[in-house]
Amino acid sequence: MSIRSVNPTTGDVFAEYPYMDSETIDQTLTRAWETYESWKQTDFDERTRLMHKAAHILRDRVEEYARLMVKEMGKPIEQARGEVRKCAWACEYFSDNAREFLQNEEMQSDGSRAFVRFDPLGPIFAVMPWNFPFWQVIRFAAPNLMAGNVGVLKHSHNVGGCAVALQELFEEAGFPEGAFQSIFLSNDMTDEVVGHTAIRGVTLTGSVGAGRAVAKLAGQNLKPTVLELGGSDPFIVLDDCNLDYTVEQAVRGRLINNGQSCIAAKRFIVEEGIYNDFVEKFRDALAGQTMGDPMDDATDLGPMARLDLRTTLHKQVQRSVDQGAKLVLGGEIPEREGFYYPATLVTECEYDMPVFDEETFGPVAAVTRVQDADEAIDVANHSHFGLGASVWTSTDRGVDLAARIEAGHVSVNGIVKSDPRLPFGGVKDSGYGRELSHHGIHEFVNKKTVWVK
Ligand SMILES: O=CCCC(=O)O
Repeated sequence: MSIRSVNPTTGDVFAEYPYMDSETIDQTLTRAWETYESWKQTDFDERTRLMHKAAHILRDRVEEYARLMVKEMGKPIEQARGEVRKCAWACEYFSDNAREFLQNEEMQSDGSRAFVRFDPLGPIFAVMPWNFPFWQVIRFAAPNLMAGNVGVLKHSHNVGGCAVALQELFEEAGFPEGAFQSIFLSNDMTDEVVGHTAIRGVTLTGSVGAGRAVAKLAGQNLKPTVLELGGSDPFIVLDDCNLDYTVEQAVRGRLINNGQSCIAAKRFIVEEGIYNDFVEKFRDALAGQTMGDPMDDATDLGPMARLDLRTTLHKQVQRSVDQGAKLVLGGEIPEREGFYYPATLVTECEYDMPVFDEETFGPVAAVTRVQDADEAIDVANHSHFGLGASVWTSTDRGVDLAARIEAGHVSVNGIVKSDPRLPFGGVKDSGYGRELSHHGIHEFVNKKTVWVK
């Protein structure tokens, strides 16, 4: 049994990685624990030095890592390069700031002194997705290694090459063997890993179903979890927005990563007065995007990462049209090799339609018409997800409306994007806990109170 890398541009299988057996997994986790015992005692100078080295390697190998990602999951090459650079930035950010984020916090009490220490917890098990195969891993690994934890990665089945490259990256940077390890295993062996005594925390980025399953296991084993699950981000367009800029950003926000981002804009909620103009311009702008080989710099939209994902997306569109949505652009599987799906626009979308209710993980924009800002907020919040949201209007009005939107992140006149300096995570079925910033580094530490008489 093994996992396979399939090039989504051609459908060709080009690499296989065998599953590890139970004994190998146990040895890997035991090594993680043993490494943790010494790694937790290293000082910040040493951790900083190694994490800077990792950043340096990333910057040096932008092209190599970018091409690997494109080959395994099909994102446009320039976006892949940007992802590698962002990883380097996150490594630098946490190496430069972890010491301050984790310094003791002095507290008032009845003792002569009381303070909180932020001690590491141990090996953290990370279950990560294929859509940002480097970034999703680095944003877990950089803060956790800086905090004194070590990492064990179960990467998604279609990005085995990235999993191997990430382990090698940390080894080459000089981190001790066992500080960051990739494991290959079937989904049912995940139970064994979560329950293993060496594992002290679990972080998962993935689907709601995977999040529930892993959180249940972790709960049974009393291990803390961070869950970053799906999203169906609203993109709220109000009459007073700057229309041309908003349309330009709507295209960017929807098509980023071939539409396969948890924080991509998915539901476009548009006020009556600007609705027709927005839809017309949005359709034209989407139609002008170039679909093609993701290795080509001129490509805006590459293939979807897997055949089954394209099938699911296409069915979501078809079922929504059957329920009364209007197909304005795209919506047909092109006759070419690879898992391509065109930029697709559906309007007149309503509650209960798949493109409104479910996460659409691909280049499909669903538009809903509303009478005013109040209705826009109701429609935006009518979702079991709550990851990101954006609102396009005057600045002050946008900031006021942000308070009423149920999401972990609201952008005013900008698309939702992650940033090492800002907390990232969701509410409702989008999960809990935060990654990035000082909030992220505090998720897997023992906030230990020390009281002195
Ligand atoms: O897919 C979700 C993560 C996207 C990001 O961090 O930019």
